[in-house]
Amino acid sequence: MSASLAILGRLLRQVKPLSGWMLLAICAGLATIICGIGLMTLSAYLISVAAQHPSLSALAVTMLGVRIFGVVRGVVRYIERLISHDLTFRLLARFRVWFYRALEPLVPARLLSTEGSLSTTNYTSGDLLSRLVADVEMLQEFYVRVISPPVIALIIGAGMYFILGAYNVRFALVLLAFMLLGGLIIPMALYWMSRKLGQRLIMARAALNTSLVDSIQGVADLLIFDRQHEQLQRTLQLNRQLIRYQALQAAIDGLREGLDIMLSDGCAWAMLIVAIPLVRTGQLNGIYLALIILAALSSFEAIRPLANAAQQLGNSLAAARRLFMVVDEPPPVRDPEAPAPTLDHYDIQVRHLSFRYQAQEADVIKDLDFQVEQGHCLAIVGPSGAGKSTLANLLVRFWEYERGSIRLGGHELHEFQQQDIHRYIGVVEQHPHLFNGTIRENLLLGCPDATQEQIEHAARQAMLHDFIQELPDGYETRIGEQGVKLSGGERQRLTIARVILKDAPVLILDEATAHLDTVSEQSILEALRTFMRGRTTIIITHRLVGLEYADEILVMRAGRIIERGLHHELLQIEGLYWHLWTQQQQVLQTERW
Ligand SMILES: Nc1ncnc2c1ncn2[C@@H]1O[C@H](COP(=O)(O)OP(=O)(O)OP(=O)(O)O)[C@@H](O)[C@H]1O
Repeated sequence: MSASLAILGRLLRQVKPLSGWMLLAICAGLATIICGIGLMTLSAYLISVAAQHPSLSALAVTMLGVRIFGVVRGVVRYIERLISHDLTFRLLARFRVWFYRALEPLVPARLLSTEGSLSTTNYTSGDLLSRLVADVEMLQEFYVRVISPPVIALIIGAGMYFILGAYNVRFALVLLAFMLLGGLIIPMALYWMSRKLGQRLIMARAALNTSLVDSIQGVADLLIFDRQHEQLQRTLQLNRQLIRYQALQAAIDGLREGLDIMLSDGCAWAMLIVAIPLVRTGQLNGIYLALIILAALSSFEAIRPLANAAQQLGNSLAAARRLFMVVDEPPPVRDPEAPAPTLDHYDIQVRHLSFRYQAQEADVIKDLDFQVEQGHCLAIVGPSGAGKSTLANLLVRFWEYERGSIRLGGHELHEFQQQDIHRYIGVVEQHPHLFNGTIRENLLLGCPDATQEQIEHAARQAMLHDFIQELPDGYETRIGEQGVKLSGGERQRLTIARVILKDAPVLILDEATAHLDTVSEQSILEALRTFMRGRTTIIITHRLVGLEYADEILVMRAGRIIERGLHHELLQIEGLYWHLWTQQQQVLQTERW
């Protein structure tokens, strides 16, 4: 209960900057209902009085009142809808930006992480999409249906209690009883009924989204392994689950609407039962009979949304809980308060660095010690799982290290804001992401202000320019999601060109040429060597190609450096490097054939 109140408090705080608009929406809502009550009561009065055949002039004021209430009601309803929708869309936009901003510092360590990472929760892309779209959308119900109806109901309820009490206190008590039933007891019961359901609905929708995204992303593999039917069945099962919950929700909705009608009609009956004897005994003028009944009936317009509000409250709280869960994840890397030091040289020093992804797991990096002088090139090689990419992730501050030291230009990495590190270091990742846009847009990621000349220069260095020139749309060619319209090698060259364009003083090339054929690999390495000149470079690779030019080679196995030296030195000692190199030479011989 206290957790729900805390979430409610946080949601209300979000609306604070727009509280002026919120107040306006409440006022317009209030005016709509007052006009509704005015219209009904005056109409009832008019009909009752007209039945006594008075002169037309005696009815003129009432008729004018009916007209005014009728017109104004339409206008204020329109204004109320306009303001509340505008407010909702502003809030939704704020929520999406707020949630996305909260996601950024969690990438990639706490998001899209694998089982067993530091994170207590694992989020898949489908699940995140569901939070970002469906859960945020669910919050619109909170602002439209949960906040203003109770305020309006309270004001109308109190007002009607005093007005009807002025005629006879029994009217006021009957109305109060029905309003408490319709505005408090039934909503509480509905909240209790739909509280768990809301949570289950949201989870079921998220599971379905996750499965759909997984199916779409893996469609090629599913077809190749002929497993599309199983995946379809899994997705259908999740869909059935969602439909079951939706049906339950619909049943509760139906119950709510039925109870709504029963209550307002019941209230009218109860009022009649109280009023008729009063009219008979002359304690109430018969003209007011219909007026009182219709006033009570129309005031239910303020009570009716409360049951829906209570139902939506459960859903909104469940959605908000899921959003806050991600937002409250502690970022894996915290930026320092102090401004980042300015650098005049870019050497890297790693001292006694050890790292593990999860406290109870073994170290994947063990007591690493190395140094790369400014402008030098260090190569890190080793079998799969040796910890090479983990080291690269630590260097770009995607993960935090606690044991040992990493210094850039003489300063500990902890002293830098992450965005400064990302400014200093250009990375060709092992699995880079290409956006569903044009070649130019993807290249501009490296330097948004680059001129056409600079773009072409980078593309030439990455041996991509000629290929782009042959495309009908050249640099404006759309490459599809993840660059599907490009070959693996073209994608890799695009990511290399992107980094060249970024022009950072430090370079990390993680398997930068893995998807290229031997001839292209040699030429790109040649071009990269020119680009690397004067830059501090770390090359991470399985393929022992072009490493004769490295100033030092570290051979890693199981998180440790087991050999280090120059290419020819490592060949002489005939250790793991020599072993990997000889094996690779045999493969290269075959490739050449
Ligand atoms: N996010 C993660 N959470 C938990 N363990 C991880 C994570 N990423 C990598 N590991 C583990 O850390 C170890 C080192 O992985 P890493 O990716 O650094 O190796 P690598 O040398 O780069 O391998 P490859 O050459 O195949 O890319 C592996 O045992 C891997 O399972």
